[in-house]
Amino acid sequence: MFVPTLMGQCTPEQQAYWLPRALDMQIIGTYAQTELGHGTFIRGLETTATYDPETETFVMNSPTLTSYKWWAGGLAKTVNYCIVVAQLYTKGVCHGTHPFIVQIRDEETHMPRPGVKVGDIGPKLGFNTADNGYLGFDNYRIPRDNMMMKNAQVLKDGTYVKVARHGKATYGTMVFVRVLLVNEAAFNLAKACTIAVRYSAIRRQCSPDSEGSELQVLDYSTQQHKLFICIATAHALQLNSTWLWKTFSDTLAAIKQGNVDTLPELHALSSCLKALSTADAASLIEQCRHACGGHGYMMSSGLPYLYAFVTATRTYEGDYTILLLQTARFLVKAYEQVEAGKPLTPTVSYLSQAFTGKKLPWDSSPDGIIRAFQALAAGKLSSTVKSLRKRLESGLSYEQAWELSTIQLNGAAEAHCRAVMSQNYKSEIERLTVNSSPNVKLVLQQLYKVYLYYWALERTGDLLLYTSISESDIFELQLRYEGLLKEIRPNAVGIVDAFDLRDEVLHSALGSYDGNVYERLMAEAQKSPLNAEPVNQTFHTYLKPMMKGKL
Ligand SMILES: CCCCCCCC/C=C\CCCCC/C=C/C(=O)SCCNC(=O)CCNC(=O)[C@H](O)C(C)(C)COP(=O)(O)OP(=O)(O)OC[C@H]1O[C@@H](n2cnc3c(N)ncnc32)[C@H](O)[C@@H]1OP(=O)(O)O
Ligand SMILES: Cc1cc2nc3c(=O)[nH]c(=O)nc-3n(C[C@H](O)[C@H](O)[C@H](O)COP(=O)(O)OP(=O)(O)OC[C@H]3O[C@@H](n4cnc5c(N)ncnc54)[C@H](O)[C@@H]3O)c2cc1C
Repeated sequence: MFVPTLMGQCTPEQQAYWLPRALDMQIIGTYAQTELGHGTFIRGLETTATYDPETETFVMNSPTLTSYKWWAGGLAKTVNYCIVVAQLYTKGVCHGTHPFIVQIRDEETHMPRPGVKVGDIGPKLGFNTADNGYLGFDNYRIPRDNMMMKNAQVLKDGTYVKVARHGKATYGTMVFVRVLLVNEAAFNLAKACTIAVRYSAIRRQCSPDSEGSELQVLDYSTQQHKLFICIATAHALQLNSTWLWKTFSDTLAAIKQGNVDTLPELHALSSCLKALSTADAASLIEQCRHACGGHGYMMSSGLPYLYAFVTATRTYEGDYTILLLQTARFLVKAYEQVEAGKPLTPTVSYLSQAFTGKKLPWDSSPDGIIRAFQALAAGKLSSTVKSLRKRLESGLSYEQAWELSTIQLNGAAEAHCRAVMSQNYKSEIERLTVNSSPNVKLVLQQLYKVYLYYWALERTGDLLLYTSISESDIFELQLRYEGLLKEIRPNAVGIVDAFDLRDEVLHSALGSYDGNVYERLMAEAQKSPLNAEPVNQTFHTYLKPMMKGKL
């Protein structure tokens, strides 16, 4: 995040100085925003940067324990520079949070600079090869030029000048990384399903008729139900990530021309897609682990590491709930635009047809299911706005009414995001397979149908509320879904092989291309230090005395 922030928040002159040093790794940096006391609520950060016009420096301070920076990757022992997000004070006025480039260690000795307190935050669920750190300042001075001045400036005499056209321009790096994280979610989920599908083709367990040989576990319907949604989701996330990257690039190009009109939609999209993709990837990676039984619990399967790594993405760069609530703000505004008969931006344009007050007639074709997801999002949004207004009428303030409605708001944002993802998934497959062979087309269509049927069946309660779906429609959809799993089964290993992930990348005894699962598990077991000696020291120290009654 250090380099993207230098790119996004520095003036051209600052970039000319800092970027070559960072890109050549003459300096190593990190992004320290979160504090011990605040992560989500950026406006509540407590680190201060107070401008002193006498010396033309900013004085950095950590006034409380909770103001200590906490979490930045590489901060503890690796980096010597740091982007610090702090409350800017000049001429006695606080202008809110701004980013500063701060040298925290000597470039030669790597010793922390006087006035800098830095250390490691300790072991975590995962990510233990990263030295996430804490950081505090005691009247530590940095030159005025180290304020990142693309979006706001402090002149030599201490005058504050706002440059950016959008109030949240300093949040740009977060939006950028949220966009990247959708791709990261797709990549890691693809790894997990490659491991689990390959292993399920090797693993044999139980024999349905007592005479026959044991079945590959991949032949069981329940195993297919666990795993094929993982493959389909990896595809959905990958295609949505490419689509989101294009939306991001277009918005960036417009901002460079001085047009910030599309930023709110990009923020709403990147927020909900980051939230849903990381949450789906984490829970489906865990599902892949379950699908591998006990061996999935081994570190050598690669799955625990993947899960620990990916589950953090649900939290960092904006927690799941918080980001969905950001999307919900955008949706409520879109709802008000529909009421006022105003035009809507592309990804919410479906709302203009959705508030008919009637249930959408059920249609089980892929396009019909996508329209149903849209009706569901619109219906949830409409109910949420009703609740919000009822609470306002009862005399509550907007903030109180909003807070009480946040469970519903999150539900509406999740439904909207699922509708956007489903729509993009199908249309991108259609666009990309125009010149593909009929067989490739067929397999890719089977997968997006799995995605649509799976989520329709997961949301039958909502569909009953907002569409005309009947009990028999649900029954029919269930049978179609189960049939589809059987159609995909013969190609399942080929489909995950097509992710083209090398063994070195998978790093898994269960998922290697050669399928030598048992040999690899045994070879990994031999690496346990407990196997280095026939009798472990602890036998003599503890077990034997206990067994002889001498403890
Ligand atoms: C280069 C990295 C590559 C990554 C690739 C993956 C490789 C992975 C491997 C390892 C990497 C590990 C890296 C880990 C790095 C982790 C880093 C971090 O976590 S950094 C810290 C991140 N912190 C957050 O994300 C904090 C979340 N909180 C917020 O974003 C905000 O506080 C908020 C919740 C959005 C609220 O902000 P605020 O209170 O200021 O605003 P509001 O009053 O609520 O809203 C006012 C209006 O502003 C709009 N808004 C808010 N944010 C934005 C934005 N970013 N852009 C545009 N508009 C924004 C908001 O919607 C409101 O609009 P209106 O409704 O009023 O119109
Ligand atoms: C592995 C990892 C790496 C990280 N790397 C960095 C880094 O490099 N740099 C950096 O600056 N930070 C980093 N972070 C910090 C990360 O950005 C924060 O953890 C994240 O933004 C969430 O903030 P928090 O931990 O303070 O949670 P909190 O904000 O305290 O949230 C706690 C809970 O309260 C809920 N909550 C909070 N506010 C509200 C609200 N208004 N309405 C409803 N619910 C609410 C949240 O949904 C959550 O469930 C990293 C974190 C991790 C786990």
